[in-house]
Amino acid sequence: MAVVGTLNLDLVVTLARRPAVGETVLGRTLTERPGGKGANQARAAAAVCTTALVGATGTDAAGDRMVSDLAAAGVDVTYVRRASDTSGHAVIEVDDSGDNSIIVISGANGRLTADDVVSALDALRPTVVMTQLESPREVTEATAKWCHANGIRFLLNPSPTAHLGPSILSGADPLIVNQIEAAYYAEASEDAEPTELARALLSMSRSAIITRGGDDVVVATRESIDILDVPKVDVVDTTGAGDVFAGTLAAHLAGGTTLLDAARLATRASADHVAAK
Ligand SMILES: OC[C@H]1O[C@H](O)[C@H](O)[C@@H]1O
Repeated sequence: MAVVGTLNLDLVVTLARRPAVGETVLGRTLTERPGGKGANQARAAAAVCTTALVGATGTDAAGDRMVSDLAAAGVDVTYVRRASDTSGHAVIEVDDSGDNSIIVISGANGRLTADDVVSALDALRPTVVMTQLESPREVTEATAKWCHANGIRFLLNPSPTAHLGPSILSGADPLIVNQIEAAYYAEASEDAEPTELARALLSMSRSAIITRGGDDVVVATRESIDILDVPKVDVVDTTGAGDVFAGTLAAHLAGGTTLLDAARLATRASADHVAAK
């Protein structure tokens, strides 16, 4: 399978609570680690099946580090372009409840082009392709279009949220969102019933999954709407939990697992990830 997406070096601050607007607080630790939604998803997928990442990173030390980290995790990095730009970075605050706030500075991720995507996918011929919305819009459009033209399963994790037309959303199988993103795309309240949100998402895509943190996971297809329990774990850091879910899900779908069973396996992997020290 292939993931089209971003690589960021994450600068992670742990702190008791995230500051309010205009407030200064003391942090506890500062750690640097490879991240980016695309890279996180590819790393999770590579634990299950052969996975390539199509992306762009800088020619700086951060880029070197992220590419070698992915290669060590078994991700095919042939189509990670090295652009003469600063690598993407993210500043992440993780509070004592494990919740986070994230700011992304795209840097070299913005150098990925539609042509890069088309030539990589033409060469890779993946059976499943997944992308998110941290890459340039033309990249998302080219990915959706390539999948449609080649009859390849297209998974979309539309995060961070952005207005998308039917040419991108209608092919998503599934659309993978959290509760806040579900409300955005469904144009509904964040407190809306999950099944109501799922029905709204189904009206714009082929299938939809709503991950609801530690509560549950809603899996919606034309045939049924199922609600999966999430294993109870001691949460350390929720950063990248949605990426681990999406990457694991896509990899199992690529292996022929049903959507519901793939979602069960992804739920377990995501729970293990948030509890990891
Ligand atoms: O989903 C978590 C990821 O979002 C941003 O892309 C950060 O880099 C982080 O790794």
